[in-house]
Amino acid sequence: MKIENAYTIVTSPGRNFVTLKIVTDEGVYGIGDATLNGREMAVVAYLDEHVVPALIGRDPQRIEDIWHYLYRGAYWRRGPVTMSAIAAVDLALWDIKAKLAGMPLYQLLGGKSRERVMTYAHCTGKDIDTCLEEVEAHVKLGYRAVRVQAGIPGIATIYGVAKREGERYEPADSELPAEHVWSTEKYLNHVPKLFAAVRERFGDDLHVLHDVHHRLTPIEAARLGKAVEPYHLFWLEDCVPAENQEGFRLIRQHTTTPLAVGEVFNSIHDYRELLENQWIDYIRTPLSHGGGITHMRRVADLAGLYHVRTGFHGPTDLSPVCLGAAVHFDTWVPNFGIQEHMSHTDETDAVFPHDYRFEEGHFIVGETPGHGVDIDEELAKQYPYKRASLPVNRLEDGTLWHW
Ligand SMILES: O=C(O)C(=O)C[C@H](O)[C@H](O)CO
Ligand SMILES: [Mg+2]
Repeated sequence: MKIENAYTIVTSPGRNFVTLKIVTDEGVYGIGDATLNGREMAVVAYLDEHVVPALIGRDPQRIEDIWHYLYRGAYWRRGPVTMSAIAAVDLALWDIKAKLAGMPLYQLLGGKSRERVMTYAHCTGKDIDTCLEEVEAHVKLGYRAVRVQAGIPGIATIYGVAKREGERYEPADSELPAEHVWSTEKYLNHVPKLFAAVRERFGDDLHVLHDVHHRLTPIEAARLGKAVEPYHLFWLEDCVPAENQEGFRLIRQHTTTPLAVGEVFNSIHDYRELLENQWIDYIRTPLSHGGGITHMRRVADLAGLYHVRTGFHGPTDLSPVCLGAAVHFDTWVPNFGIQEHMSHTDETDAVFPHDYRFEEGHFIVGETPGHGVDIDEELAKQYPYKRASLPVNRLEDGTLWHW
């Protein structure tokens, strides 16, 4: 069997998605998600110019060999563009292999470790009260876990909060980067009040998560972790930029609040110090940015040695292809923790028909051979690419800060 054709499909049904389709000479095809929010066309160029020509004629069943061919063979290793491109190939090849076997992907990985996959939703609001209303609405939808982000008095726009009531939160919301202003002190003074209010209204059972989006220093993160301990968060996410892994030693020494890291990581090497020192509790890299299933199962296995569980990234900027593959992975992986879920628009769901389904705060994996997600190429053509950028963040004095 040979790879006969491969091509990228860019579509924007509400937001941009990049999909790689790999077609074999026996007519079986697979698809992979190659979306890298705000840098979509860099991955398209990488795939079209450097990867696709080298795939034609190869045996699609040799997933491991193709992975190393693309990783070692490029000479230029790692990085989000390279690892997203490799991931797209890897996801498409696993899709093909599972279709050939006539099995849903989770069966090839080793079968079910659980019946359903717990997921968390995003709850945001301009202030604590509107945020609590959002939490209430999500609890009614059946969610057992929610990520809570509220506006901060004195800060005009804040990460994770929709611009207008009732709207979805979408970070890549302008053609060129919007500029946000940030105050660590205002944030640190306000956030514990939010979680006190959540616990007071919803009690102890609801899982509650929070994303700091890389905005603190280690000592500030330690202060926040301690301050929210009485509200026993499921996790505190990306509390500092994680290039300096040693910074987590300090945070860990000060707080028992569980820590999640890694949505911007793309390699097992990004995690090594964090895992070996047991400084974190959850790994976040999605399959589509971390070299696909072939690489992320190695990361998950390494994490498992240190009691660290998975909590894969799942915002709208990962396509249903990534989410569908993740639901298979989550159904199988022994050290599963939780799966992020931001609902896609109806337009997106129509472009990407899928068989995973949501039930009482969980995803249920489908039984279709492959990863269970397809793309309607004709419909995709109706939504042309629109440049969209993530914002930048500045301190009140104008200093460019972490976003
Ligand atoms: O979902 C999350 O936890 C995020 O932090 C979302 C990111 O801001 C988003 O994916 C950036 O593209
Ligand atoms: Mg995040």
